[in-house]
Amino acid sequence: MYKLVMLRHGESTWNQQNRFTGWTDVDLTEQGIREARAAGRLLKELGYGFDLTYTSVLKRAVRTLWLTLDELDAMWLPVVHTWRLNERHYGALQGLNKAETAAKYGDEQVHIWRRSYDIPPPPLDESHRRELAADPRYARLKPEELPLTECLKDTIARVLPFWHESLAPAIKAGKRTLVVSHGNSMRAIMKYLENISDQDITGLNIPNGIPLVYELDADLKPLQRYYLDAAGNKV
Ligand SMILES: O=C(O)[C@@H](CO)OP(=O)(O)O
Repeated sequence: MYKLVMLRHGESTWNQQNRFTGWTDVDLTEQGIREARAAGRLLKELGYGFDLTYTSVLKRAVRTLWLTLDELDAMWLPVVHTWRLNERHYGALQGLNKAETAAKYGDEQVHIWRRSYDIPPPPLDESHRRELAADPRYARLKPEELPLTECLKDTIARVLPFWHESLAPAIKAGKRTLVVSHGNSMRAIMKYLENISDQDITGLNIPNGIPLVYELDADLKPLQRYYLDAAGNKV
């Protein structure tokens, strides 16, 4: 039996301000820092150890991983960064307030943009692709890999190569892996692992800073999945 631990980053400044975030590189709030440290302490108390860790190229996830590793007294562990674990790109909604957008376009439209499987938010214009291409962390991506917006289906399509080429082989090689990422890149992996339908995935929300554990069989099929609450219970 293999174990995979995943963690959504702690609260970010734009979570706090209720703004669509996507690929915007905002940092953690004080609460987010506390959440990340608490996750690390909890994993340590429960005896979790890791061989290899993964995160995105966005600082809210990177810092969450650093703080988690600090609490685990394991800052020496290898960290693999990949853009494929980035949050879903939110297109032209990035930066807008979610409540104000709902007041303008209606709750139903905003729910579609936030949670539908295959309807992307309005795209940013082509100049955004040039901005991304000029950013060293994205410089090696092909033009068609640089998104102007994404629906969850698009996010899944760019997360899955990471699963197949990096994470799954590492787990099968016996590495104890920790993945610190974002709500929608985690939903992408969960949808794939559990074969969740396009309809049911719309109702799956992931809390900030709460470790999620998968127990996987030899073929990496989930045997069990649970969150670890603050008291260390499996919930
Ligand atoms: O703003 C975002 O990028 C994400 C995660 O915070 O929001 P949502 O819950 O709408 O997917």
